[in-house]
Amino acid sequence: MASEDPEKKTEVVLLACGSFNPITNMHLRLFELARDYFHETGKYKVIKGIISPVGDAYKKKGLISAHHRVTMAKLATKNSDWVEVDDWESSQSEWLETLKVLRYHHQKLLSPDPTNSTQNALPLTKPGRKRKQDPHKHDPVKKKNQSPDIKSAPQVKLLCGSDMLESFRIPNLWKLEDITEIVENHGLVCISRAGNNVQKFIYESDLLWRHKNNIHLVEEWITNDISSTKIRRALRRGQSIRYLVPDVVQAYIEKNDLYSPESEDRNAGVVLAPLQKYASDSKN
Ligand SMILES: Nc1ncnc2c1ncn2[C@@H]1O[C@H](COP(=O)(O)OP(=O)(O)OP(=O)(O)O)[C@@H](O)[C@H]1O
Ligand SMILES: NC(=O)c1ccc[n+]([C@@H]2O[C@H](COP(=O)(O)O)[C@@H](O)[C@H]2O)c1
Ligand SMILES: [Zn+2]
Repeated sequence: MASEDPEKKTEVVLLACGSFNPITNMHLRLFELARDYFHETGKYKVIKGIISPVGDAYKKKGLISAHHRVTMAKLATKNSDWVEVDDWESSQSEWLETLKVLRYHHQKLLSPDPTNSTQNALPLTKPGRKRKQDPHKHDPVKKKNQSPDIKSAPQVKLLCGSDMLESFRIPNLWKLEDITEIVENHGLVCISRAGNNVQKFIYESDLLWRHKNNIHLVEEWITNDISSTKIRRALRRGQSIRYLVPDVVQAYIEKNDLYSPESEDRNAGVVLAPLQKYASDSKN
């Protein structure tokens, strides 16, 4: 079978979920670091990167409108020939679990059908493979002229920083079955970030340890702890953010006067959507 030939490369799509409030140079670097890592293994071919800004219903403090966050991400990636922005997640009226976003993008790769929705974003049975019960639609991934050294179905892997991985242990933030499906069926690529000790975190979790082959840890040697929080803070203080975000993003922020003490107060006192959802679930 083709997929067992070790000479053939597995195609990978990298999906980064987050607030991107605003997008920074470090968010863009995550993709470059992850792609280099996969290509250096000789086993994978990264075919695409997707940035999926979270919707407004996430209710994170200081989260400005998805419209602006998506626009900035699009401006930031306009010179990239492989990273793109997808606004499907942010255009949903309710907050969506990251697993559903992964499923959606995986299914979209298999059948780019505009009616594709969260309802049919069903789980996979094996990593990167189509569910057995899927209707046998035309599979656009297997292009006629596809290189013979490529394995068939691409995998959609979640690209994140180590703080996101460590957030798995925050009570009522992630469902165990979601984490399981993410690491079992999709896979994670985690870029080191100051202050996090991901290896220890994986060691201490039986679930993550079991799936450690599907959790790719990438060490960022040229450390740069840019964060959106620090960008917003600098803006509130009238300080320069030049060279921390793309020039086009800086210009857009200035033109639209996006970040202020008032914008930082958005959703103040509101419970984050996943916490709201799972805390009420656990009461039922
Ligand atoms: N400097 C960084 N190093 C590694 N990962 C990062 C870095 N900045 C952001 N990320 C990752 O990018 C993804 C999106 O993050 P997010 O939009 O929360 O950005 P952020 O800079 O962490 O913003 P905030 O400060 O508002 O939390 C997350 O997986 C996060 O871990
Ligand atoms: N249970 C879940 O699926 C879950 C929980 C918390 C955050 N998330 C996602 O992780 C990302 C976190 O972004 P921030 O670090 O900006 O809060 C967002 O895309 C959010 O939707 C997912
Ligand atoms: Zn963050």
